[in-house]
Amino acid sequence: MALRGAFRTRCGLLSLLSQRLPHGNHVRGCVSPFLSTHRRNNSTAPKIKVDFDQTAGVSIMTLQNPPVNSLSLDFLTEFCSALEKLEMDKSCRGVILTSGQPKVFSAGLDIMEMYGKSPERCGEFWRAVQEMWLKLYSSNMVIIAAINGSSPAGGCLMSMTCDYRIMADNPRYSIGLNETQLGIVAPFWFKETMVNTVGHRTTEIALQLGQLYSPTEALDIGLVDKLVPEDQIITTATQTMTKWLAVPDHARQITKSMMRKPTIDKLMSKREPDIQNFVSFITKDPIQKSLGLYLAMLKKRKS
Ligand SMILES: CC/C=C\C/C=C\C/C=C\CCC/C=C/C(=O)SCCNC(=O)CCNC(=O)[C@H](O)C(C)(C)COP(=O)(O)OP(=O)(O)OC[C@H]1O[C@@H](n2cnc3c(N)ncnc32)[C@H](O)[C@@H]1OP(=O)(O)O
Repeated sequence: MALRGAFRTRCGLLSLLSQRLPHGNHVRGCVSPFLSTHRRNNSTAPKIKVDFDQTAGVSIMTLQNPPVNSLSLDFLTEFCSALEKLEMDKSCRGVILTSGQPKVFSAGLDIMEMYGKSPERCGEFWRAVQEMWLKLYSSNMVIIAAINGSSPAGGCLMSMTCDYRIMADNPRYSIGLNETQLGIVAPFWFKETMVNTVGHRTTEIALQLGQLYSPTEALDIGLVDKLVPEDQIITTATQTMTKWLAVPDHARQITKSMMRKPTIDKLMSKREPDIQNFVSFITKDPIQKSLGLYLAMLKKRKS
């Protein structure tokens, strides 16, 4: 992917931005002409498909928000509601998360939700992002990510909330928290989720560079746990799930909670300030311009 190359160059978008962006205050709506025609998925079709195997006690949640499973407010709302239903159904003990879109697990947060939107709408969106993270990270169920495509930023965050990550072994795919490459900053709970996954030093490097890793690199640093050929990803996830479900639920759940509770409690106690911080950051002029340029780059590389 051409974009991956761009992400990895030192003289990339960010240095370009730092040269060009004026300092400014809040923005209300700076939608550039090219974005007004930007194709959006406004379909009312379900964005999540849930296939529940009652005998195994396992659901497969397939993300189907074309074209790239971006995490829009609508998507997040539907996702949280579907996950909550499974959480409350005691017969469901495990969930496999995968994508129904070719080549992409999830493109991360929907950039259009952060671009040219009112502070109120940005706040609503961020609350939904927090909710998704809280529900996934604190789930009592075993959650396995079957990462069958690229998974940047919010897509990587979603994957990291899972208990185990299996990725398709395709060098064209990438995964990582690339926020700084967009001129934005991964908040503390994104950072802590990554620290809890790959350790402090690796996170420090990864976050500052906005590094996207190939599947092999991701396996090397422990960002994913296993690589398999793409056509074996669901069978491998199912076999892995059987192993995890062989452990008594209560013991595994208490252990999971012990590992994750400090990070969860930290966000729970700071939810409102975290929303205010996000809104004030994302609506600033230079940040909006940065997002606009990034969107233009995404669009341009297609032509
Ligand atoms: C003091 C401050 C302290 C703390 C900070 C405070 C607060 C925090 C502030 C901010 C935090 C924000 C955290 C953000 C997290 C995110 O997740 S941001 C999203 C990052 N995502 C990306 O960078 C991915 C971009 N996309 C891609 O790289 C590629 O699209 C892909 C590899 C996923 C897939 O490639 P292709 O299959 O080739 O598909 P296309 O590139 O052609 O895309 C198709 C279509 O979709 C549009 N699109 C792609 N990604 C997104 C997206 N994330 N959101 C919205 N739209 C997206 C793309 O533009 C194409 O559109 P069209 O041209 O077809 O209209």
